[in-house]
Amino acid sequence: MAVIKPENVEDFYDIGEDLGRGHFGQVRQVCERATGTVWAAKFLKIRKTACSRLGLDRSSVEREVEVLQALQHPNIVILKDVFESRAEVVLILELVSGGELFDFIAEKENLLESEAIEFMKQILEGLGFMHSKNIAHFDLKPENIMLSDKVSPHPNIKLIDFGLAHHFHQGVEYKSTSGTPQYIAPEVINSEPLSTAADMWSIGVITYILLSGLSPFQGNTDEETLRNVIAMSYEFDSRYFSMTSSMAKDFIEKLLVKDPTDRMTAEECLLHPWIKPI
Ligand SMILES: Cc1ccc2c(c1)c1c3c(c(C)cc1n2CCCN)C(=O)NC3=O
Repeated sequence: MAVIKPENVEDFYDIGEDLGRGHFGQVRQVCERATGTVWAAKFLKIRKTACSRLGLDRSSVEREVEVLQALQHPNIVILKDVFESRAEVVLILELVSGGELFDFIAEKENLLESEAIEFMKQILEGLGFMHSKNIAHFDLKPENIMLSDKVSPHPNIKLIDFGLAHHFHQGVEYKSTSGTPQYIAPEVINSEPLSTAADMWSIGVITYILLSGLSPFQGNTDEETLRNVIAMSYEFDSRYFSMTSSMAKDFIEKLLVKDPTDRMTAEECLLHPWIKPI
């Protein structure tokens, strides 16, 4: 059960600059008064009544807290504390100050496959750990893959924003149609029972973008994008993939598979020849 302190976050932290928005909440930098340590604070508005349209159900916040409390891994953001006062829950999270992975890549001329592999390895290590605990992220996308710092030649990847994450329990089906159209798996769109394999589809999309700068299924509207996902209509356009290895394309093809049970798992990805050459 999530441990939520019935205290005011401002009694312990100085609230700093706005860092942007995570899933369903504003994120700000905060400074812990007792230690001077800087953290990220995610502010979640809680629904006042069951029929209120504004804010989140408390149960969905408790789910995010429970998931984060179960996950201690170098490639997953740490949850330090949780406060609740009035109609707001505040998650105190590890500050991942290197910004989003894709901003880091956008600043470079181009990304070598060897650099892409290093990033994918860390993403897969974090995801493999989550999946080993029967937890799926369900919102994997470039905005939720961040770097611990910008200056290191080999920055550390951190997965963030577990607002849509789910902890599977034996024999209990789970369906959801939430997510971001460019990255969601066909079974999400078709409202079929979900599994950790839905994250692996997103990894296939993210790898495709990492290597080409293109989004494989993106259309002019969300509806068009969703139709492209269902139709599995993507290709390796030679104008963008002429320098990409066949191993990299094989890695992507083994993830963008319609049947979730036929997709590579995170563990299988880490053993794929593109990631772990023989
Ligand atoms: C330096 C920086 C800038 C923006 C940040 C964050 C950190 C950040 C963080 C987190 C979340 C959920 C959202 C965050 N955002 C919002 C945008 C995330 N794609 C978080 O959990 N730790 C962060 O540092």
